[in-house]
Amino acid sequence: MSEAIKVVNLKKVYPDGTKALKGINLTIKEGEFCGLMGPSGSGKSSLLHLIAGLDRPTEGNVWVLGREITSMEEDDLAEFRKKNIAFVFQFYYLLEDFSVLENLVIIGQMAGIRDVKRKALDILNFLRLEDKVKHKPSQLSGGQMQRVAIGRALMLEPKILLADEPTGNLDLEEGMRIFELFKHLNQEKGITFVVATHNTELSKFFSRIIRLRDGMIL
Ligand SMILES: Nc1ncnc2c1ncn2[C@@H]1O[C@H](COP(=O)(O)OP(=O)(O)OP(=O)(O)O)[C@@H](O)[C@H]1O
Repeated sequence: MSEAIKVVNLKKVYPDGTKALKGINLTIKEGEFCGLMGPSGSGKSSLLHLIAGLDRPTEGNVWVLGREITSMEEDDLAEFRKKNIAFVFQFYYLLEDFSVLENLVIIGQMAGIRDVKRKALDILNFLRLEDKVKHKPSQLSGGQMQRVAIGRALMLEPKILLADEPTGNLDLEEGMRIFELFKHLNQEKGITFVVATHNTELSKFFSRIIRLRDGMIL
């Protein structure tokens, strides 16, 4: 299996002097289902943001699917991210004035993909949201909103899906459903996952757990 993500000597010091990451070395192979665990403030979000190219490191390098992303120009990075990396957050960031279906369609239209409505409906069927396509986000449960957010992420057929506390606002049962969905996507579509969570009850899903403490891997 080839490398999906490689991180070498990654350091992040925020402008206020906080040393969030103190030299991380890490390799994740394609198709892995990795958990990123550690106490609050250990650097999970910082690491995920750097792997996603949403932030720049102070030092060190990140390769995603063989491309070094920390030296990429902003436009190239945005294009690369769009093609390869999806990010799911704790908060769902849905477009409140649009229906569930439109939330997915708009993502596809912005990326210029063809047959966008068909594709959005296929994904919503897959997520078992077929009876919610006309609903607005405010009419959904937390778990359903997170599934819509995941649906938006899937519109661009990512090879890597990074998720930062995706079940942080859900109860355990809903959280389990999200993790079952991730596992299914991992196995059926071969998407590589890195998921930060505090929830030890969900850790059984992971094929590998990366533990962070105080900006370092244990
Ligand atoms: N923008 C920022 N400016 C300054 N310090 C920051 C910033 N973002 C994060 N930090 C600090 O960096 C450290 C790591 O934070 P990070 O959010 O990566 O940890 P985390 O493990 O994801 O925590 P949590 O589980 O609470 O989300 C913490 O000390 C945090 O306060």
